[in-house]
Amino acid sequence: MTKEVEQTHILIVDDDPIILKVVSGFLEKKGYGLLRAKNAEEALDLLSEHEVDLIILDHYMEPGMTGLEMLKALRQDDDPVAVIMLTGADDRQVIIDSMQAGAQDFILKNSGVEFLLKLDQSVIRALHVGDLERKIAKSHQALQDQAQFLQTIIDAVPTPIYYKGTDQKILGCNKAMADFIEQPIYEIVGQKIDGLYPAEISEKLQQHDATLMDEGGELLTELAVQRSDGEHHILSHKARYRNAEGESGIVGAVVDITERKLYENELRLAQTVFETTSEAIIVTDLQNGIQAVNPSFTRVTGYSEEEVIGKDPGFLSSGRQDKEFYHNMWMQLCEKGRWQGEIWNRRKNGDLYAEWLSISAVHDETGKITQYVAVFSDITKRKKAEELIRHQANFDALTNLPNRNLFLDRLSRSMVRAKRNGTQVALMFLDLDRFKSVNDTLGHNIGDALLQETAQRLLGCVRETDTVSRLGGDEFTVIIPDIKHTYDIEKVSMKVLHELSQTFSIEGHDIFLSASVGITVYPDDGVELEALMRNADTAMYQAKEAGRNSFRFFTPEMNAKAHEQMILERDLRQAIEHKEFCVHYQPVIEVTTGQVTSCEALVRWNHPQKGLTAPGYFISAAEETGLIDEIGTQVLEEVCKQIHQWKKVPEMKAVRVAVNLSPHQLRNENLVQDLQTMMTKHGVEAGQLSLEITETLVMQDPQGTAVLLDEIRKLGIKIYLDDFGTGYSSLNYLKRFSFDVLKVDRSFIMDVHENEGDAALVEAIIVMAHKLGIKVVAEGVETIEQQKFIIEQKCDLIQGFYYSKPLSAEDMYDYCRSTTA
Ligand SMILES: Nc1nc2c(ncn2[C@@H]2O[C@H](COP(=O)(O)O[C@H]3[C@@H](O)[C@H](n4cnc5c(=O)[nH]c(N)nc54)O[C@@H]3COP(=O)(O)O)[C@@H](O)[C@H]2O)c(=O)[nH]1
Repeated sequence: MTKEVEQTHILIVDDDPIILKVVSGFLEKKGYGLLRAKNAEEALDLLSEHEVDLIILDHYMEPGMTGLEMLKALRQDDDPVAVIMLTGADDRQVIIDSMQAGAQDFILKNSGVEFLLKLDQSVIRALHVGDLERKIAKSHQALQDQAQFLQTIIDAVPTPIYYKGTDQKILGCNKAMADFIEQPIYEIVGQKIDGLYPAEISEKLQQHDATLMDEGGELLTELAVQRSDGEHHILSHKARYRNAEGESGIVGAVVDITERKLYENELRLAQTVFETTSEAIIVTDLQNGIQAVNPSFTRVTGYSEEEVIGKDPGFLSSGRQDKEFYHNMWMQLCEKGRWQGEIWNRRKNGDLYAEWLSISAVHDETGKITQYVAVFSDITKRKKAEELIRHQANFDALTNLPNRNLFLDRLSRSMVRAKRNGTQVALMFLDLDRFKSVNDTLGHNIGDALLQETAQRLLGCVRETDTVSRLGGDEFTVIIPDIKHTYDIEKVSMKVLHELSQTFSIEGHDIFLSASVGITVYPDDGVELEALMRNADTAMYQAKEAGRNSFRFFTPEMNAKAHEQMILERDLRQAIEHKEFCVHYQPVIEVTTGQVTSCEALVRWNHPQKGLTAPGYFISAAEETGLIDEIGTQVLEEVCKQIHQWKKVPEMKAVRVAVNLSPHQLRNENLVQDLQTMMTKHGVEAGQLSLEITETLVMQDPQGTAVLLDEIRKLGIKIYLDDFGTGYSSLNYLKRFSFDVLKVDRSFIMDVHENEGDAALVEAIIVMAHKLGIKVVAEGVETIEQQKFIIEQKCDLIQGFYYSKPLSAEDMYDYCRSTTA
């Protein structure tokens, strides 16, 4: 027996004690170490304590586990021990079952001595086979362990990895590959990987593999594959390998570049936007050094990228924003990571431009700020357009003064401030006296220039904190905030009046103006804006009535006067309805004969409470309300009736009657027709009726008036030019309109004795009129001196209190009778 055999241990398991004894004895003699068990349970206990090389196992044992069951249990536990199965009979099925369960040999135990000989050979064979299998199992185990180790390594790699054999079937892959392919490893193994792709990709891959197998090396391919969560972009890395037997295979790795692709796309998109956007972009580092600018930046600022890289964007600053502005900007950027607003910067060429700027902080994954991105657009044009619109909405186009809108805004703001500070605000309403005459007579261009000059003079009279506005026409306002003493307002008013009374020299014309100023004070006169406006307006009219070129403060009495105006209008309407108007006549004396050759018809109102009222009380209200048309018609009707009456009286039949025509009446389209109807109705003949119109009225529409006057003249009506000298009529017009009579205004006659200028003027007017073939009436002659002067000047006609005040029709008759007698 060899040493090796002595070391061999055999476990005999049989419930038959005789077999157990015989077999043990036989084998002991052979030098084997023996263990004995009479059933499977005993045997398993022994096995858990001893190393055994061979088990001789009775197939059939009772009670408990059979030998076959014990063998299966051993093999299930991967125990590679050699087993000889003893069977009681030549049962083929038992032999097959035993061999399939992992027995190395079997032997029939009922064959006597032959059994022992066979047992000897069977033991030797089984031990040999068992040993061999153990070695194989061992090396197989080692290989398995190695494979397991390698699998663990490649499973730890996050990149999908696989390897294929010569037949291109997958031999193995890692977990990442299984996850990527979305199949378990055992299903992937044995497949051709190309089967996982659509046909066209698969074909390409097969070609790649074939090339790789032939030529070796590595291959890198970019592919798009479809997965349950959508399309993925991959980079397929492949390389050829050779195993120990020299067979070729392919090892491959798949890199999922979907995110990288997306990122690249986003980057490309961002780059395109950066390059092509119309908005300028600046990227700065944390030290505010410029890292990048886009082409729009260059377009807006004029600076190239090379010129600005590394610089602080502050070099663009225009200086319009102060330190505090930038401090607040950075504070907000630090707190909120974002700032946006409007800012003025300077281009390379020095021009200022407005930009709408948005600055955002760029953070890394940890939230730390890494850069700043500033995006801005040039809004200069928009700003200028907005500014223009705002200017047009708030400023008067002619004078560039604040208009009504801005005036109202400034006034209400001043009132709020005054309320807060306990101060006062003065509001001045200013109207240019006789501006309309200038405008009408010298033309709108001169009128416009006059308003512009007025605006400048007004601005020169006030402080910067005061607001001069133009509400329209010749209406100006001045807001004087923070008033302490009434005297301050007086000073400004006097200054304004003084400035505006200075000669305006415009396009060769010396123009003399004056103004009427109404003043109201917040909060004394009113706390509502509308009330203040009303008050100032009322005060201004008060000033006008007081003789112009003056100022008046608003008082409650002025308010009462405004109320009176309302009542007046109401009463005038009633007066028209009740025919309360009558006509008085003022004689006009012919100088050469001393006879009454004509008279002026002057309306009077038989007021139910006030009695006989002169036109000064109501005529301007009638003009403003348009009621003058109706009153004028009643006067004309009355005058025509009177002419008809006087035609029958010898002393009166040669007396012409002149009627005042208001601007309103002159605009009546039916005027000529109405006059003709009235004349025909009352039998008024040519030469018996005259119309008096004022210079201002003529100059409003010289062209139209000339045509109209010609029409009227064709009816046999003479035209008088009233109030001559008070307006701005050009001498040229005098000739062109061929007035029949010119009436020199009372204001010139009044002072002919004290004022040489007036005397010279009256003299000149008379000479000039005569040269043009126009007769002259001197109005308002009250004294003998005036009468004498007028007669000396060879004036044709005289009208005035010196001869007679306006008289009723009866008194006029008496007057005429007495003078002709
Ligand atoms: N559209 C119409 N206007 C009319 C009509 N009637 C009058 N009027 C206008 O009213 C103005 C004032 O008229 P009245 O108060 O009647 O004054 C006239 C004369 O009384 C006054 N006058 C005449 N002589 C003297 C004088 O020596 N001294 C003095 N202090 N006043 C005098 O002058 C007025 C007439 O002036 P005029 O018209 O310029 O000739 C009046 O001026 C009209 O504008 C009417 O029916 N329609």
